[in-house]
Amino acid sequence: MTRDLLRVSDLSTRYFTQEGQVNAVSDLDLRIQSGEVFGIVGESGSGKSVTARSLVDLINPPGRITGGEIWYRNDDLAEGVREDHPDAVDGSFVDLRGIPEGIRNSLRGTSFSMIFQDPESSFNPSLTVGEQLAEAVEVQRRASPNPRSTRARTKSAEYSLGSYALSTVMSSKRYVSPESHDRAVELLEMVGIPDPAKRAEEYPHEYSGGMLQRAMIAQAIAGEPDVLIADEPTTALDVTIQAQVLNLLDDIQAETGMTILLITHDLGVIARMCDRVGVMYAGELVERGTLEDVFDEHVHPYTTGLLGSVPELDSAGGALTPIEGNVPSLLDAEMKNRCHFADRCPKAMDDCLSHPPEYDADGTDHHTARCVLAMREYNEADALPPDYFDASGDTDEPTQMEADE
Ligand SMILES: Nc1ncnc2c1ncn2[C@@H]1O[C@H](COP(=O)(O)OP(=O)(O)OP(=O)(O)O)[C@@H](O)[C@H]1O
Ligand code: NI
Repeated sequence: MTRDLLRVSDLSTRYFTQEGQVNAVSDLDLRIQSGEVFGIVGESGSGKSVTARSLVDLINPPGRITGGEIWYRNDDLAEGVREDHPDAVDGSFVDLRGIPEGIRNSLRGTSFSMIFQDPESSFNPSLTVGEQLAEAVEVQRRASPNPRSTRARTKSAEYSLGSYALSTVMSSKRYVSPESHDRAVELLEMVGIPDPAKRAEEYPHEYSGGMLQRAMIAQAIAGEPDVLIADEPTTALDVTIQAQVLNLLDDIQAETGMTILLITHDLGVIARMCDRVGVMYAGELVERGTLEDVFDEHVHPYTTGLLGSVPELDSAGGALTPIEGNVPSLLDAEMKNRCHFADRCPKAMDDCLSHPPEYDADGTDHHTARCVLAMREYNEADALPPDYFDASGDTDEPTQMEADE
């Protein structure tokens, strides 16, 4: 029996830049079940990281979440905020966008934790790894099940994870209990750092890249979060270490039952790690479902294109080779109200000139696709002429001729 842990609906995040409004994430619906590994895959610039950061409220100006709901199941939290924020509570679910920022922040480390591609960003260079892990442990220890008292611990929660507090200047010396220190060493051992007691006394720069990646995972799980969000956790690592780190995440997941949202551009990693997957394109999830739905029953020609570009799915290193054409810019002024993939799609039809909703697709009842092919067969008679998007000027990038002038 699995239950939803996160229910995201209509989530939109925009960046308001000098060049104009960037629609980084648009009307995103997502359900993540307790204890599963959910993967998000897509080309660079498709909105994967912005999605992840939106979930944990880490969007900085000029960006802003402009709409949607993020419902998170947590009985204690629901109990604690029900009275003051009745509209943000539905049974055991709490809409994270409907509660005060202070309470939301206090969930970091204990409810949500995030690991990034670049582990340096998660550590303060002037504190030992052990101290920083112990601090992350203490945040969890201090965490009260009653969010009414979270105001007091918000500040320490901000310190807890360097990953969230890059710019925060850490106070010089904080009290760390011997228990937390012991737990820090245990965590280092758990993530496979040899001689953990000694390594705990070392500074981040004394760790190799792969070791620091492990230490960052230790830091992220120190607070025993419900959801671990891993944004390209292995991209920067060489293949052997990549496999080790994925194994580690797998083991931790099996041991703790933690829910993982795994972001990657590597379909091999998805195939190896995930229960369900969402394929992202131009700020939208264009197809989602179980691995079987997406790998064997895929509907969206973009998914087909991604899969076609991977020689062997069972092995790691199935990096995407680009599909012909370019990812759209996501600038609002340049986005047309059509299927955003139509200009690259080998099956674009007249129908694709209006923007598709998420349709239910064949397969499990989790399977959806933002593509008319979920509803109808491809018919060549309805195909758009091959030069349609060039001819109509409906392109997202300058043509070669314009660029030459
Ligand atoms: N700070 C920012 N300011 C302006 N635009 C941004 C900012 N951060 C992200 N974006 C835009 O949001 C869109 C989605 O970016 P995002 O980082 O989520 O892509 P991604 O799928 O994670 O790509 P990658 O695989 O390269 O990490 C891009 O068009 C990007 O330019
Ligand atoms: Ni990214």
